[in-house]
Amino acid sequence: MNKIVIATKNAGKVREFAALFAKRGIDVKSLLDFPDVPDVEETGSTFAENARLKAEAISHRFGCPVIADDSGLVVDALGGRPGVYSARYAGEDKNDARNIAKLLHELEGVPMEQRTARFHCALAVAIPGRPTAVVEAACEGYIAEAPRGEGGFGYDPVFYLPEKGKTMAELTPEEKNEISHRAKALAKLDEQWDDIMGGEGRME
Ligand SMILES: O=P(O)(O)OP(=O)(O)OP(=O)(O)OC[C@H]1O[C@@H](n2cnc3c(O)ncnc32)[C@H](O)[C@@H]1O
Ligand SMILES: [Mg+2]
Repeated sequence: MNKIVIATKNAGKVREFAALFAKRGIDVKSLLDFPDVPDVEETGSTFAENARLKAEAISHRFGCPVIADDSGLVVDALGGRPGVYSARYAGEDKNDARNIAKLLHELEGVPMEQRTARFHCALAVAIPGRPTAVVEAACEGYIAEAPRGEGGFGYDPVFYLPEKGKTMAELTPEEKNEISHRAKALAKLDEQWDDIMGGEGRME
């Protein structure tokens, strides 16, 4: 089976990529399989820059094609925050529950129609000796007033999808993978896959 390395230690992302790539007949390895690899510093000011930094650093280290995901939550009433700082919004330990608590606190008193937000995902594909490709996609919704649901990860319990009448965390994994920012970005990669890989996508 073909394999691809995803430059992430986020178990939620790994789970979603494993399911999304399984459909494509590709087996996923992540940095959870290589715990000694240190985190790549996310010094960029955009999702695209950070995805590129992570993909190129890990591709350089491993000498093989690597995909990286930089994603986050963009909240209009907060001027776009937490944005690229989503993982560490409430502190360096990247705690989902504390990130959600801080978000709800900052949005206290903001009426529902002004709680518009989107999940954003940038995916970078770095291949030794080739230019890095970056694609981006978003998923629109609202920040709920209280968390609901057990699925997904990160901010999913407070990300409300009006067309579903549910938060992202109330969807099944299959439903999330039909509409998420990550799934949409991966669909864009699919369209460019042959060009990006240039015949080097087949890894053993
Ligand atoms: O950098 P890597 O190792 O990939 O892992 P990370 O958790 O630090 O990932 P990011 O830097 O891309 O930060 C993304 C944060 O945005 C949030 N996020 C991204 N995608 C999400 C999703 O599908 N559902 C809920 N929250 C999400 C979540 O809190 C993540 O911690
Ligand atoms: Mg990160």
